[in-house]
Amino acid sequence: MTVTREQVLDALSKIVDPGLGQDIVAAQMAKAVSVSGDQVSFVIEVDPAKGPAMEPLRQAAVAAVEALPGVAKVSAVLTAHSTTPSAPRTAPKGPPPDLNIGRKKPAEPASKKIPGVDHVVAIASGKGGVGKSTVAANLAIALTAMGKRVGLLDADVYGPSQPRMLGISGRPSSPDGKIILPLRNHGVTAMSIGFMVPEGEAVVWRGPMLMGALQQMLGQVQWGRLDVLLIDLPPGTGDVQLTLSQKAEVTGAIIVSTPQDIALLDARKALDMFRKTDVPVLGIIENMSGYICPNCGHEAHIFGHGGARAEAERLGIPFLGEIPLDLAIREAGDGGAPIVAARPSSPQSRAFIDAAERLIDTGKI
Ligand SMILES: Nc1ncnc2c1ncn2[C@@H]1O[C@H](COP(=O)(O)OP(=O)(O)OP(=O)(O)O)[C@@H](O)[C@H]1O
Repeated sequence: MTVTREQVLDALSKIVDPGLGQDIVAAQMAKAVSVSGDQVSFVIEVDPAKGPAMEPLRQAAVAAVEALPGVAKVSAVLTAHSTTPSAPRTAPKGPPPDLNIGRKKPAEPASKKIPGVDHVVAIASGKGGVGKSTVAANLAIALTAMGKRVGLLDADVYGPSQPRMLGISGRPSSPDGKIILPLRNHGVTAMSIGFMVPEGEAVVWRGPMLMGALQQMLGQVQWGRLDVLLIDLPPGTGDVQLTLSQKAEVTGAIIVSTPQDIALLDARKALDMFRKTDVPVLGIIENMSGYICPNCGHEAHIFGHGGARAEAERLGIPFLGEIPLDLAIREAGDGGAPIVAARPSSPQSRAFIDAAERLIDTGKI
């Protein structure tokens, strides 16, 4: 016997928030209810001020749904619905986002265009740890410095690193419980799944929840007017990449790879996936391209060199540039002020700025 969404909602309507004296369905706290076979997922939007005190409510909701016939697995998370964003660590640079457009309803399901956003560019990699988030953050800041209005959506649901890289903590607010107001630092308007879950807490996402979270971030975040929205994707070629190409109008993708053959092999898979989903590849960036010794200035090609450029040439895709493996890049990114924000005139920043300029030169954004 298969459980229906209505049965799940019915079970959830028996769970009463003692603070409100209302059940969580009537109070519109139970959201994104999704049934996939014998698996059920949903989120419970709570006042973050109440924080962990709401955990028993979540457990009661899970138990109520688990008790339904035909349900094997239930996943439920608590999300915040209303807080004040924390103050950015540095003053925003670049033109502020125009937040007026969010008065409109979120995009109609038929439209894949994100309201107010001219171009969506996915930053992808075939394998993890190649520096995709570092490239995304620095490219975003470099584009901002060139006068573009830039947003960055951290869709790396398995390991969101943009809150740390952009130096943003705190939670986005949602004045009406529907739209989500993104946060902002270094001139970049940002949203991350990492803002929604406590730092350091592992989140086990099941398929439907993952899709729900991405769709929520695409449809409910009030980006304002943006020239370009960069999307920091999880590594690989999984569900998130597919959902993105199905749910949003994507201008193109940038593939980040290190020079090793193995990374390039995975990068090829990513390229292939974008091709199959009709998302144009705007270019390839080679990260950790060479290591310049801070003491003697000698350049060593620890992971090899030039592989991504050769691959780009072979496939007729723009090569956007090489980013060196450099301690300052790591320290800046991991410290909350990416190198292009922290030391904009350094040679390391130049590499990112050159890549941003080449991206603009493609004429696609
Ligand atoms: N060019 C670079 N020089 C030095 N360190 C770098 C460079 N690029 C990235 N790093 C460091 O490598 C680590 C991984 O980078 P990052 O998080 O950007 O990779 P990722 O591909 O997004 O990883 P994940 O697959 O986990 O999402 C970070 O500590 C980052 O600071």
